[in-house]
Amino acid sequence: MNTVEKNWEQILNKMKLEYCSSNISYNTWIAPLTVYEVTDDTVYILVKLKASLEHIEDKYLLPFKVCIAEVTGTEYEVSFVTEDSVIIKKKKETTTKKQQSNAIFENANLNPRYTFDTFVVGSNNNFAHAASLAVAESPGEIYNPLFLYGGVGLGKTHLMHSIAHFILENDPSKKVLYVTSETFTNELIDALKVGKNGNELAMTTFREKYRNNDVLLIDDIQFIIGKESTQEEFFHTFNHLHVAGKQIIISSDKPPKDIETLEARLRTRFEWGLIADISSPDYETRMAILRKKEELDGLERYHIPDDVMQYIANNVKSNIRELEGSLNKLIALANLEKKEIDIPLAAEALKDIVSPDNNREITPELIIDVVSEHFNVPVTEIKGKKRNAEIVLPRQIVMYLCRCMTDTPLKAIGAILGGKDHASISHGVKKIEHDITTDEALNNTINIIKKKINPV
Ligand SMILES: Nc1ncnc2c1ncn2[C@@H]1O[C@H](COP(=O)(O)OP(=O)(O)OP(=O)(O)O)[C@@H](O)[C@H]1O
Repeated sequence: MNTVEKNWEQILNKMKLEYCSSNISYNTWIAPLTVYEVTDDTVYILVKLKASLEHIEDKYLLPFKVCIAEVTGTEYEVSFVTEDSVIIKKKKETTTKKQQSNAIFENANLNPRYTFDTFVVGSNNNFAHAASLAVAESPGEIYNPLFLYGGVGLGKTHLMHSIAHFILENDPSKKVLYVTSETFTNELIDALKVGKNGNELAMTTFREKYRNNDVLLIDDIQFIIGKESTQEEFFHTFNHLHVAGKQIIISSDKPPKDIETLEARLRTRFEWGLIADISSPDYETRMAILRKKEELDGLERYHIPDDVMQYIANNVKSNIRELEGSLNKLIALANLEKKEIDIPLAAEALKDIVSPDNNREITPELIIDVVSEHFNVPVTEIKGKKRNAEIVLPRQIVMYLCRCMTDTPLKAIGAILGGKDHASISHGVKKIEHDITTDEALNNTINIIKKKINPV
């Protein structure tokens, strides 16, 4: 309890003796007042009756300042608050706090859905989960680096974001940065380019961004491979952070020993800490993930029958992204076609999604799906007519990749892309063909997308 609250009786008594003309005025205006909050410089006094606020402010503000100063020996500002304003203030405080923490998570590039709470632990990932939690609890202290690896869509990114969320929730002052190795590489390419034009600050800014962190998370490190300058820069970033006891978390589709084009000095460093793998989920885990998604997305209202959930879990085995995609597709079909959710509808939903990953055929549809996910632009937008840059670039990349990775004629590509004519497709293909010769970052991005489409 602070000195104002401790001496409140005495302060009120002083007010009564020195500033109230009668017992009635004291009992009416002063006696019901209580201390709401005391900050370093202000005493907030709670006025129960809203109607009396104006009168109290007019008549007693200065007297309160004087009495509080005389009794406690400290000068405070005085502010009268009502219950309504307290509720509004509290709401504002929680909203601001929420906005601040959202901003912190956004600055670290984190997906708010990817937390430990939403991660289902099963036999396929329990070691990776335990290691991630241990690192989140003591960053930089036990397993450094933490190297997570596993096949496509098995939860590596989800676990990395969970670690970052956990650390920031415990200590929002920690500097945490999540990036993909593609972003790291492209930003390095840009910094080197600007640097060549005489702007030395560009490299300093780049290095500060990556080295000035308590926790650095680099996703999909396999895409950094085979690029000497990037590996060199990443090597120095790694050393800088590691020597300073800062936590590094890396993900990849393979363990370090199997990443052939990784420089030996990086490979040994990646093996310094702990390597944890995530494998394909078993049936129980797949069911638990489907139920978790049902709960998180509020899908209970669709009353999806058990046998439908079991059908999906039985048929989508090796990629959790596809597992989730199947459920999304099922709900979309049920909504759009106003059909009952049953096994035939689930079979229809699965037919577009499930593919034996390794020898899947490269089709324009596959290219569109991968590009859509890479840029986080919906397929409908890629096939649509909008002309904004965030959509035009992925669309032109689709045109280019369909041309060089499939035998589809330009006219057919146009038809698949929502009825575009031959000339627009030809223009899009030529544009990308030209741009990759001058824009190294774009070239890097397209190479990564190609590897995602055809990993072998
Ligand atoms: N154990 C899990 N519990 C709940 N959701 C999961 C789990 N594992 C993966 N997911 C979900 O599956 C989707 C794909 O996961 P994520 O992006 O983390 O995979 P990834 O291994 O990083 O894939 P990629 O190799 O493509 O980078 C995400 O929506 C994620 O939330």
